[in-house]
Amino acid sequence: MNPTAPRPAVVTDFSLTTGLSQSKKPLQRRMSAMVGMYADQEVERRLAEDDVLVYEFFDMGVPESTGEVAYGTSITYPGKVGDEYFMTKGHFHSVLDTAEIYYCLRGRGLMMMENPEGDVQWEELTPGKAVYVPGRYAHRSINTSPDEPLITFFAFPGHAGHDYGTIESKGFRKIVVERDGAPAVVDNPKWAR
Ligand SMILES: O=P(O)(O)OC[C@H]1O[C@](O)(CO)[C@@H](O)[C@@H]1O
Ligand SMILES: [Fe+2]
Repeated sequence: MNPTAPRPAVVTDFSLTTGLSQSKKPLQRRMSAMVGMYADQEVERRLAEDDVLVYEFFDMGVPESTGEVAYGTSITYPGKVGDEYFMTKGHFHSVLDTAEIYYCLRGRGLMMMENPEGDVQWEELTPGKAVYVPGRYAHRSINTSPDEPLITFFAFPGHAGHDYGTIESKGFRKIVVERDGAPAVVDNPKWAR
């Protein structure tokens, strides 16, 4: 690509109430794409048969290269697998030391983060709150509302890439479950060293 050639601005849209975009097609992840991610595999298998929509997100289509800013909206629907709240798959960035910013537009949830050295952090997501996920930290959005979607706007370096392998094989060290009607962060019984 000739760097001095004119480039069109990227213009997209999304709704603050649904997170959906009119101008882009969403990428959807249904329960069948989440098999093995939740602690209760029996309930997970049953929900995968109905292939419930767990989350969807919009990639606004900027080039995946250095200097670009990839951005979009992500909508995680309310629901639970047993007592574990619906969540995104979660990932490290392939270029590990690249950060990401999430801004909560609607709903209630948690951003779960952990680095390869085992430091674990989580932050509450509520409308108006921005969570900056530092480089080296895997991240996963979790919807803890009983009835509202969790909608975030996100942005990260275009060259970051997604590494799902580690999370698919090991999981996160902590999971978020409902205990006495409230979200609780507990050790992941399936976490593999
Ligand atoms: O990539 P996952 O873990 O399936 O989660 C999807 C979310 O993460 C992102 O990849 C951004 O990190 C978004 O595209 C989307 O919000
Ligand atoms: Fe990311």
